[in-house]
Order: sequence, then structure tokens, then C-alpha cells
Amino acid sequence: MEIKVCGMRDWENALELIREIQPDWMGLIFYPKSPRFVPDEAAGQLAQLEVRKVGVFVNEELDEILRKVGLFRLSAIQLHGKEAVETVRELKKKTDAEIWKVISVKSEIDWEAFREYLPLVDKFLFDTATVEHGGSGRKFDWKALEGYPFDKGFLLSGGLDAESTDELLALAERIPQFQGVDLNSKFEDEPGLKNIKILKIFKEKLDHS
Ligand SMILES: O=C(O)c1ccccc1NCC(=O)[C@H](O)[C@H](O)COP(=O)(O)O
Repeated sequence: MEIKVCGMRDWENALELIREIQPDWMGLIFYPKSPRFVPDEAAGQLAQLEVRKVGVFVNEELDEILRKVGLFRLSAIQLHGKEAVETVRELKKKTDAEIWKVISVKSEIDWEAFREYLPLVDKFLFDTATVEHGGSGRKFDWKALEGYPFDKGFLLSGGLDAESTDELLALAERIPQFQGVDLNSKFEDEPGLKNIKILKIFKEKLDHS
């Protein structure tokens, strides 16, 4: 199962994460209202990290997204707002980076609303719907995923913690398109600073269950 660790911004913490966990993806948040927001000044260090980086954007201008892709050497773009299909189509014409569309879940999911995104995106990512958009530390009811109708792979996020591994592995058995997890606030000592020991426990439980 793939692991994305989101909301990184501290250089030493990021180096330790890569050394100890080797995540498949590291998430950098470019939503100015987030307590995990990464400023341009951090690019000099973070762009050099030897890990695939995904930039998280909420209803951002395309030019600004593309600027960050270059500045931070992003491998993927996570669209975490209400980005319309036409916006995603325009973005896809302008970048080789992967594009991920977030599906924010309140209760039931209107799958047909996402069908048009299929040819344009590399993954979906499910998260709990909240006014802050992300990083809520809250799970949604994963029963909503049981009817997932597409072949496209997806990541799951929203309040995942070190105790979630058994349930996650059971879900992956039932839904093969479930490719990986996105870990954030439940693994933090403070916003933007991850507790590597707890992440290690999570990874070991996932690998040895
Ligand atoms: O984490 C944030 O501060 C954030 C703010 C606004 C949009 C997205 C944000 N995070 C993006 C992610 O992909 C998180 O990992 C995801 O929301 C899950 O977070 P958590 O519920 O804390 O596990």
C-alpha cells in the first residue's frame, strides 16, 4: 500500500521522514489558510528532497499552480477544492505532473459527478468534507466507498491514525482500487511537524499484518 505523508514543511523533519519511513509521496500544502502552509522561501530546501512531492491546492489559479510545480519540483498536483472539470482539462494541457482530484465526503457520494474527471486525473483522493477543506483529523464513514464504481486507483485520507491499520487492510481486501493512505494531523506533534516514531509504528503494522 502506498503511503503519502502530508503537511510537511520543516527541513529536518522531512529528512528524518525520508530516512526512516521512505514514503511514496510527501505532501506540501499551498493553501494559504492552512496552518501547514509552505511559503516560497522554503523551496530552496524542500525542492531538493529525494521523494516524490505532491502539492495540495484549494481552488488556486492555474498559473500559480504551475509556478509551484516548477519552484518545488512537484511530481503531482492535488486539487483539494471545487475545481471544475474544465479547469482540470486546462491544467492537464499545461503540465506533465500527475493530477489528483479530491472527493470530499459528507455522506453518500454522487459518483456520476466525478465520471467526467476520469480521463483527466491519475488518482482520486477521498477526504472528510469540512469547512477548512482538509487536515480535520476526522474520518468519514468508509461505507460510502463500498460502491466505488471506477477502475481508477484512489488514496484514502481523513483522520487516519496508528490504530487504523487493521480496518485499512480489510478495506483494501474488498476494494482493489484502494491504492494507499494519506497521513496527516494524527501523526503530528504540532501542525506541520510529524512524529516519526508514530509513523514508523503505523508503517510496521501495515507491513506486518
Ligand atoms: O492539512 C491541511 O491543513 C489542509 C488544509 C486545506 C486543504 C488540505 C489540507 N490537507 C490535505 C491533505 O491531503 C490531508 O492529508 C487530508 O486532509 C487528511 O488530513 P487529516 O484528516 O488530518 O488526516
